[in-house]
Amino acid sequence: MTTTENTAARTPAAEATVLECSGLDAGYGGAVVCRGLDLRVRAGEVVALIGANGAGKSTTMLTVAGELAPLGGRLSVLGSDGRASLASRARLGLSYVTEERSVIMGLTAAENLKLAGVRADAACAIFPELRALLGRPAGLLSGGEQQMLTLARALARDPRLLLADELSLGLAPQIVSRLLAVVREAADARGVGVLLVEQHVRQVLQVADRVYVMRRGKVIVEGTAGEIAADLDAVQRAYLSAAPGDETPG
Ligand SMILES: Nc1ncnc2c1ncn2[C@@H]1O[C@H](COP(=O)(O)OP(=O)(O)OP(=O)(O)O)[C@@H](O)[C@H]1O
Repeated sequence: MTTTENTAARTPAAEATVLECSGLDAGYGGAVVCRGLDLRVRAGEVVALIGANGAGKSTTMLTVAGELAPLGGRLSVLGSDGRASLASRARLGLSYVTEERSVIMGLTAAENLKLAGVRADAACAIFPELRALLGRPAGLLSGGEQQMLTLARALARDPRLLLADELSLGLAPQIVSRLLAVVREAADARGVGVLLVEQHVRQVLQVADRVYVMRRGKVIVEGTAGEIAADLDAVQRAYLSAAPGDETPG
């Protein structure tokens, strides 16, 4: 684990970089919230972004996704520069999933997949649990089932880069593990590069290769998941359990 920017990744250097930013500033309406971010995700790598509430994780994800324009520095997503829109990044192979249940509740699971141009078989190959639920309105699925549908829909499109922002917010630990295991499998079997924001730190450390810890809009610690896990109590005390109001970016 290191507080500098030179942590060696576990993945071979030869693997393609699907996301890279250096000195990236991000924020809203010209006001910088995240400053000088250096991040990298390679194909087949699962990278976790963790930090206390308000540390800047979602702002970072929105910027990488193309929903917020970068305010400075350099950003490359699947070879496109930081000005490309979410739609054009999606065409290059970006999938972005969030904690919001993005399914249409009045349509069945099958109809939700069809609307997205995803074959039900492809989605069920990722989550076999969905097979029995295809005819059910998405609004009648549990929260965990809705997120399985969301994740299956995203992964069935064969993305090269998956951004997942608190996919498992509010879900039971067993479902969190199931969702994270599928994310890991997508990285291993299909070479998807993954950047994950996750509050379930212990669980995410079991599937991640590397971790960036954010505080007050900056990456202040980075390391392999093993390094962070070995020092987790200290990391949690120092960076993940800030007192309310302590996370105002500075
Ligand atoms: N639309 C916005 N306009 C202005 N400031 C915002 C906006 N959204 C978030 N912020 C501010 O940016 C900072 C970082 O917020 P962000 O949501 O990125 O943090 P986070 O680490 O994702 O937190 P959480 O874990 O609570 O979701 C916070 O101070 C927040 O108040």
